[in-house]
Amino acid sequence: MARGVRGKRAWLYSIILLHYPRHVAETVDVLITAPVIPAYAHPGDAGADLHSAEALTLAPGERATVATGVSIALPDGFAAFVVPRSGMASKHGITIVNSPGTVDAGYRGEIKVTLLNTDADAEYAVAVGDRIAQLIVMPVTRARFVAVDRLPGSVRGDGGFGSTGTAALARAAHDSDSNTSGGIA
Ligand SMILES: O=c1ccn([C@H]2C[C@H](O)[C@@H](COP(=O)(O)OP(=O)(O)OP(=O)(O)O)O2)c(=O)[nH]1
Repeated sequence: MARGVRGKRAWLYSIILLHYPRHVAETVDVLITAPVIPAYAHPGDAGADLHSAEALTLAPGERATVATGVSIALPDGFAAFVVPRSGMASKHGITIVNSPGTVDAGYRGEIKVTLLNTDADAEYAVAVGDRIAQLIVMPVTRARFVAVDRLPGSVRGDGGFGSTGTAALARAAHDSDSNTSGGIA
């Protein structure tokens, strides 16, 4: 009986997997030397975890540039970005000062992570092997900057830095909903 249920469930999953719309991104070979090879924790994860190669303690408000022992050779046309781990940020206030840190394709040195403890009271201890950041490998376009006298117009124009406010758009959407949802008497 239980086997029948398991069989049905496996059959259902295979149907879902076959039909679930997915885009399988191409992988890229990145040459690496490292004590611990960065790994993606789950299928579909964008970032591979970087581990600390050293032990240290960050006092409240303190920052430190932390060794990972990882060096890579990216193909031309790619860059890697060192970004914080959300759990460390939300639970302990640990972030990366220069996030996202940019690793250039031509860089062969050790990737380091400049951690900052933003917590006002608690220190944060890092042990060797702890996952301290993640590395996102991405294709990057190299721009050809074309100097012009004047830029073409756009809907946004030069509005920026909070020009749309925080609540105004939601309020406008709500007002327009109320105006149209009155129904016909
Ligand atoms: O979080 C980071 C950011 C950068 N790097 C390495 C890889 C990168 O290729 C190199 C230089 O980084 P960046 O160009 O951001 O630093 P810079 O201060 O502009 O230095 P440089 O004058 O060497 O370009 O440092 C890291 O290891 N971790």
